[in-house]
Amino acid sequence: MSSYDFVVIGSGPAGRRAAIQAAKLKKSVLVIDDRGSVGGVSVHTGTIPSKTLRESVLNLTGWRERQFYNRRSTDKAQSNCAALNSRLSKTLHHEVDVLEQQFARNNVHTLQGRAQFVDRHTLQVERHEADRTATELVTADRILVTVGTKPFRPDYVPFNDRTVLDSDAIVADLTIPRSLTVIGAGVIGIEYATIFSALDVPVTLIEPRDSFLDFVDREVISNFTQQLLDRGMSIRLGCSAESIVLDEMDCPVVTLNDGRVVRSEMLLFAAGRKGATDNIGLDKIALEADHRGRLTVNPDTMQTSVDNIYAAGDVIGFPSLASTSMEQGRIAACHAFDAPMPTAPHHFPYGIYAVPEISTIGYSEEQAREKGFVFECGIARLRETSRGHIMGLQSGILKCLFELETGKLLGVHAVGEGATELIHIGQAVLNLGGGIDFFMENTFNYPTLAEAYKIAALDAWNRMAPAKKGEVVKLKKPKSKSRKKAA
Ligand SMILES: Cc1cc2nc3c(=O)[nH]c(=O)nc-3n(C[C@H](O)[C@H](O)[C@H](O)COP(=O)(O)OP(=O)(O)OC[C@H]3O[C@@H](n4cnc5c(N)ncnc54)[C@H](O)[C@@H]3O)c2cc1C
Ligand SMILES: NC(=O)c1ccc[n+]([C@@H]2O[C@H](COP(=O)([O-])OP(=O)(O)OC[C@H]3O[C@@H](n4cnc5c(N)ncnc54)[C@H](O)[C@@H]3O)[C@@H](O)[C@H]2O)c1
Repeated sequence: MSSYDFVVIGSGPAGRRAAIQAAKLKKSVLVIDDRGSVGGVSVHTGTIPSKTLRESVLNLTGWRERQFYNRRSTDKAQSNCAALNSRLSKTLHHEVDVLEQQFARNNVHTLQGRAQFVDRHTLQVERHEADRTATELVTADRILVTVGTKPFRPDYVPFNDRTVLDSDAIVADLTIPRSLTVIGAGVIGIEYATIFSALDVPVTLIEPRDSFLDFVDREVISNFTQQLLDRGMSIRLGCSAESIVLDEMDCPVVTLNDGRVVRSEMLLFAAGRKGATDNIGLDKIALEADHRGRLTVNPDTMQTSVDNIYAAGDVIGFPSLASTSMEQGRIAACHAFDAPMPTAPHHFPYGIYAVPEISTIGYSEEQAREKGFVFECGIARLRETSRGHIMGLQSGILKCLFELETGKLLGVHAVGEGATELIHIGQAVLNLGGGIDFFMENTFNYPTLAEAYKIAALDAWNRMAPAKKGEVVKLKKPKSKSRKKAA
């Protein structure tokens, strides 16, 4: 039986950051993962493959230059399906290599196998070796659960991982269908629907609710939706699938609750994910997951109700991002080994890598109104920036919300080229408590898309009450709090 200070179950973003943080604190660390190689959902089926696919599709189809050269995409991309798969596998191997090296440099041990609790300090790890299954026991002072999620696969969907797939299977061996139905307009559904639509694949998106991506500013979503409709995507909101069957060619046929029938060559079912806690022996440690397999933790420490057991990443639910999972992993490791961390800022960015990109931080117009802020909005259209002309941008907006009284930035919301990078300027200003004066006083590089911040700020300023002009608050430094170990 081997023994460690810290054992991490799962090598996704939360697990790996936690493991390296604990190793930096001179603790002995083991990471257990049941996949063939480290990296988790993020590297193998989630973030990295989907973003690599997006980038490859934009390159292969000349998407960014369409405005100038009017290139059509399907033929070129379809004949290059092998190129797409090869780029996916290259990126994946590179990610795994880097991660393995980081673990090795930091003396983090890894073990391939499926872990389950025996008691609050002991795990049994089941390993498949050639033709036999071996088990071994591992003990630890502290244990972090970062087992992530699995796609939700209800019985009424005839998954065959070829023509009816979930988001894990779609990247396992990518093919480009002649038509695609996507069920679920969450982040995953939206990203894949728009990536395939950028390949000129006819896409039908089906969502039971009347709206989608509700955490994003509605003006941004309406701009985004218009772009999708303009390029021919069918968006069926407020519709659910009454039945899904396979026809004689194994192609999915979806009958909607309003009687309409949607046929396509492939169907992606992307209606959420479920915490991978089913078989990890939670009963042995008196922990219980909720109906979606999620664990509850103290968000300041990542401690579960069993004080030596922590959980982080997607298994604890919202926001279920690689970016936030990494921070949660570090918080858990620091807390476990008495290395206090400053409290994370309240606002974090959300990047949706659709085509076009959407990114958002802070309050949307709807949330700001709900919270009782009195504010003004400024909007910049990317096609009105010089950089936008050079790039041939026809669409995309950046919207900033400023509190009327103080000029403080309340939120930034963007759709269009570069949105997921541009958002970080807004993030810095927002989390440092800054406001409209930053954008008014500072000179930006020209020509850049960042100039959109200046344009949006001027747009808002022009509409703010004259008495307030020039009275924009000088900023107070935010206080940093320390994350103290819970008693
Ligand atoms: C299609 C898709 C696209 C995404 N795109 C983005 C994006 O662009 N940006 C972003 O920030 N986030 C994105 N996400 C979310 C992101 O991938 C997750 O937030 C992140 O992977 C969660 O990390 P994690 O540490 O919780 O573990 P995961 O990455 O979920 O990994 C958990 C690991 O634990 C292993 N495991 C499970 N049970 C056991 C066990 N009992 N024993 C041993 N090992 C076990 C699993 O096999 C897996 O390898 C995307 C997700 C998906 C599905
Ligand atoms: N760029 C990113 O940051 C990124 C990208 C992809 C995924 N993710 C993360 O992965 C997680 C999972 O994403 P997701 O899109 O699968 O889940 P989700 O829960 O965000 O969205 C699921 C969508 O499917 C719909 N739905 C639910 N049940 C349904 C049913 N039975 N039939 C049809 N539709 C149904 C929901 O109304 C919702 O719109 C998210 O929490 C997200 O944070 C992040």
